[in-house]
Amino acid sequence: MERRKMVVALGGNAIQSGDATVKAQQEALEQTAEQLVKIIQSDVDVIIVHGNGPQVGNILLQQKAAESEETPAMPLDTCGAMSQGMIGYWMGNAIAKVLRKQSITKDVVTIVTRMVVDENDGAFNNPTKPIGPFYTEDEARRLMKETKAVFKEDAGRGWRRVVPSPAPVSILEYKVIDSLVKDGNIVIAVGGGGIPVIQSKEGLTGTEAVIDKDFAAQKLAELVNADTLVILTAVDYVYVNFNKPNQKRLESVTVDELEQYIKEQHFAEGSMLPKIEAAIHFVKPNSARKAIITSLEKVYEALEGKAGTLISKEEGPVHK
Ligand SMILES: Nc1ncnc2c1ncn2[C@@H]1O[C@H](COP(=O)(O)OP(=O)(O)O)[C@@H](O)[C@H]1O
Ligand SMILES: NC(=O)OP(=O)(O)O
Repeated sequence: MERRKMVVALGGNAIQSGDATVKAQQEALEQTAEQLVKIIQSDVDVIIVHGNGPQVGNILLQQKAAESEETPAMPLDTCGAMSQGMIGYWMGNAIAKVLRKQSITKDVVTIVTRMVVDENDGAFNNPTKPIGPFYTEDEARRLMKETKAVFKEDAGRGWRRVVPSPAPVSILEYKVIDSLVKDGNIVIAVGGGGIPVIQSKEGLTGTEAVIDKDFAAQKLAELVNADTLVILTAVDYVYVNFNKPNQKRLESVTVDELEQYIKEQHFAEGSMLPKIEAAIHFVKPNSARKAIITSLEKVYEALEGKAGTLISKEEGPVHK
């Protein structure tokens, strides 16, 4: 029988919540690994996709700060590749440590992954993806005057630099990723949404953008024919009327219901909305697929149908 296959997208709080030091990020990832290993033990193949917004923005700033003739600044796509290597290295260490502790004999491997995007994607003329640290409005406006960078307000949390975020088209390494996971390895791939590249007759060219990791995880889940897309973030459930007195959590919800909730503007743009859209795109073409949105702490319960928001094409099971 074909083993179950799951793509897990990890939200920002799995790696960094404020403190950008290597120690703090590695510690956060060790806690993340403790939770992830609970699902790795079960009889499912797991591919892990992570974000990179804070990290890739910081790497870009470091490049500019140290720029000289001898040490030229690297472009954003190359910074994206650096962030994949850095986070994959930390996460691989963290997962391997927990596996060793629990005597689980699996290997964990990180794949530097390129994502093909369309050079005519309208996103190149409308930067929306927040990266790097937060600024006050005054600082952001000053930086916008002094540099060519664009800054926007990020979901009520402060101002951040924004860069183009084109839609994922295809993943160059997906067959390798699939064969590694089929061989029993834990695979970390498509980090930070993948390194954005444009494909032409001449070959591949990196482009200055950061792809949304939830859309990238959805693309990977489709390409490797996964049955489950798990999106982990800071909340246990998706809510309607989020943060209002009449807030209501969604336990099991269909595509039609979610599309209606989108029309009623229940999901914030740039935070929950892309997760909902990724989940819908994944489950809509195939009734056997499901998507789950929940927190890292609840992921094990969610896979047992006891927590989290379960998204299916048609009516799904209710919570046990
Ligand atoms: N309707 C909603 N239901 C639940 N959370 C929501 C909703 N609308 C906005 N959010 C917010 O979206 C956040 C997830 O988005 P974000 O922080 O950008 O994701 P990530 O974990 O990938 O970094 C949640 O932690 C929550 O604060
Ligand atoms: N690439 C990406 O979506 O990163 P974040 O999840 O950190 O924003």
